[in-house]
Amino acid sequence: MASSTRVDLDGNPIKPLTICMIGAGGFIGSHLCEKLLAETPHKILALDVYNDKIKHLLEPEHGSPTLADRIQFHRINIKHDSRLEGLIKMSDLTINLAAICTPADYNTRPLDTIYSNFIDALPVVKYCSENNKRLIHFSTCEVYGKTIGSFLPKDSPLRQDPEYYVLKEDASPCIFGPIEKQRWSYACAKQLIERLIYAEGAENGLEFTIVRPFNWIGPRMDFIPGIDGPSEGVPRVLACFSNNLLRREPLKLVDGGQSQRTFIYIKDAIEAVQLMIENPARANGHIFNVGNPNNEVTVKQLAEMMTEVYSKVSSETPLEVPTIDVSSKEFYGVGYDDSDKRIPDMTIINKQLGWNPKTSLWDLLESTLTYQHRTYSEAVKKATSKPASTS
Ligand SMILES: NC(=O)c1ccc[n+]([C@@H]2O[C@H](COP(=O)([O-])OP(=O)(O)OC[C@H]3O[C@@H](n4cnc5c(N)ncnc54)[C@H](O)[C@@H]3O)[C@@H](O)[C@H]2O)c1
Ligand SMILES: O=C(O)[C@H]1O[C@H](OP(=O)(O)OP(=O)(O)OC[C@H]2O[C@@H](n3ccc(=O)[nH]c3=O)[C@H](O)[C@@H]2O)[C@H](O)[C@@H](O)[C@@H]1O
Repeated sequence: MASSTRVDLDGNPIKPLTICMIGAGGFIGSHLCEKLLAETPHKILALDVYNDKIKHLLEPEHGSPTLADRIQFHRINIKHDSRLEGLIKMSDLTINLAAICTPADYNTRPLDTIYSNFIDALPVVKYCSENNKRLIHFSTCEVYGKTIGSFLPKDSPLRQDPEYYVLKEDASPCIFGPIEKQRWSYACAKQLIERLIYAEGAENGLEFTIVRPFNWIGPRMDFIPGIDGPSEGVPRVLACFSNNLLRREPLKLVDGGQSQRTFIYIKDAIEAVQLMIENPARANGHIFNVGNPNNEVTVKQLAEMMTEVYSKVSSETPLEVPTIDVSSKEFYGVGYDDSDKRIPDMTIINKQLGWNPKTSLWDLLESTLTYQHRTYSEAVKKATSKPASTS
């Protein structure tokens, strides 16, 4: 619980902060708000266009009135709202989470993707810099793009050498595909905003921290199509596979599911963010990978593990044919491309913040799929048992 004797990693008392959290109503924002309200005395100005995922924190009758006192929701679209600068000025720290960040949008809505991840973030950086306010900006592991190893011959032994695939904040290059592969519109916009923030730090003294999340997953991630999101929408892989499992459909493996990812439990990752918030002297000026290098799987292996875990938590027998292959063109459309492999180097975050992830992939899937089953299975059953609409 919040207490006045809380100290940072260097033993100094932590002052209560006012935090302007942009995109607080999303997946990461909702977990960050929960954690900060429960374990710190900080106040949150929560900015978003939606608040469904933080409703339970905003309504005192569902939680403690003292928690709700420390969070204030502002329904603001940062694209065009003159209140933004005032809210940043009122705060000690701004955390920017707002973004379009679902791969299905990158090649189909590249303009919206670039505007959201670069243009709309510009005023936030500018207001922080001009008003001498600290900024924690959410970038992405996608700024690394593809690994160097992916360009080597398939049978090259160098592909096994970590030098060719481990992703390091201060050493790895950013390798994107050609412009016609619009998948990279997101990564490229995020890279440019990182460079701009870094330059504001170098030239104008902006105090910043950049976070590069590596596939954070857990409850409240994205939406289940047709239940709490559009029927035709394509969320990120956790929600796609959860949706398939809930509907007893085979899980779709894009181009055979050979890409590799490291997944980290949202609750582990949020601990790293809390350390950044409360240890500015150790976090300012740094770019941090936040991921779990021990949880690497191919997407195919993820599908198999999710099928097994879901069967355990729902007591339903898996389908005889649990997965099917689909082409990326069929699934995402023209212009899709993919990161081959994503292993975060942990040296910098370890040295600066002493942080390490804890939760295994099996355990995080067990708690997440228990949540998905509890939250959605009845609604999915109802939706699928309705006769098809005749209108
Ligand atoms: N979840 C991950 O593993 C992951 C990985 C890499 C990067 N990130 C980055 O972290 C950030 C948060 O990701 P998330 O997974 O919570 O996504 P999310 O989509 O759940 O949350 C983003 C939130 O920002 C809000 N938002 C978007 N545009 C806005 C605008 N113009 N004005 C106000 N609010 C706006 C959305 O309504 C949403 O609630 C993003 O910047 C994303 O690129 C996340
Ligand atoms: O989470 C991250 O760290 C970053 O990566 C994600 O990108 P990606 O991992 O490619 O997105 P997912 O939708 O989670 O897909 C992971 C893999 O699963 C595959 N996939 C996805 C959905 C599906 O139904 N089937 C399937 O095989 C994709 O092709 C991809 O290879 C998103 O770009 C961002 O949320 C974020 O910046």
